[in-house]
Amino acid sequence: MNDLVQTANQLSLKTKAISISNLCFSYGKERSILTDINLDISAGETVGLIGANGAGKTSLFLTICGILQSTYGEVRLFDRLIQAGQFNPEIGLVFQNPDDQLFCPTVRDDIAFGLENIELSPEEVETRINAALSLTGVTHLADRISHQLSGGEKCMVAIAAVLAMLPQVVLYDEPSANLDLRARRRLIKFLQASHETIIVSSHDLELIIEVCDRVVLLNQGRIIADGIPEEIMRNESLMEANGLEVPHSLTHEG
Ligand SMILES: Nc1ncnc2c1ncn2[C@@H]1O[C@H](COP(=O)(O)OP(=O)(O)OP(=O)(O)O)[C@@H](O)[C@H]1O
Repeated sequence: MNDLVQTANQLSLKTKAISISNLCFSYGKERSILTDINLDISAGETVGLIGANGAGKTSLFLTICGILQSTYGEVRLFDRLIQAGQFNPEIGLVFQNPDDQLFCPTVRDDIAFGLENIELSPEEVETRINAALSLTGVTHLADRISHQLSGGEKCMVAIAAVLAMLPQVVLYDEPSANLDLRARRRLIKFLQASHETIIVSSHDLELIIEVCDRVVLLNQGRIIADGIPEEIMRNESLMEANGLEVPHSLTHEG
């Protein structure tokens, strides 16, 4: 068993990984983007975050990991208060667009970037890079130029760069956007086999059904529903009222 898997396994399912209380957020003095969000996620849970365009999924992710400062309320990670601007190694965010995350000359450099910033020894950096490449199935891409990779390859490299930091919680922002069917299937299998606490934001509701054991539905910055994915997504009136459709696999024809 490698270090990445071991770290995740050390956590008990009962531990509260994320605890969000009365969270509100707005960009500047404009309208509220997130309103009174209360959400507890246990270690080891795999949670889907769904909602129409502009519902606030990315803003919630950026607030959870401390990139954005909440205007009210708090986020705790393993009972430690998250403060915006501080480095929070327990949590990793896989950005919606891998190009926002991959900016070094080679894949190996991109994965090394965060590791070198926390001043690990060169040997430890090398070990972590190789473990992350192997876990995400992209060892063969190690010496490629990051910006020349295909969308699916970039996606897995971006995940490798995050996992190399050994986060206990990983936020995936629309990870299947721009993937072809084979790359999407590979991603689903990878997420199913993951051992971290995971939140996956996606418009790909079939992916959420396959990967997540819980789903949170957001509309205009408020949590509208929180429960078992099939039960929530099969509810046609709930889905339609929140700008979504029942996924095909849950319709009578599906
Ligand atoms: N930097 C910003 N400044 C001002 N408003 C913003 C900014 N970023 C996002 N918004 C607004 O915040 C709201 C929520 O956006 P957000 O990207 O969090 O939603 P989302 O659910 O992730 O959407 P999508 O599914 O389209 O990615 C939207 O109305 C958006 O226009």
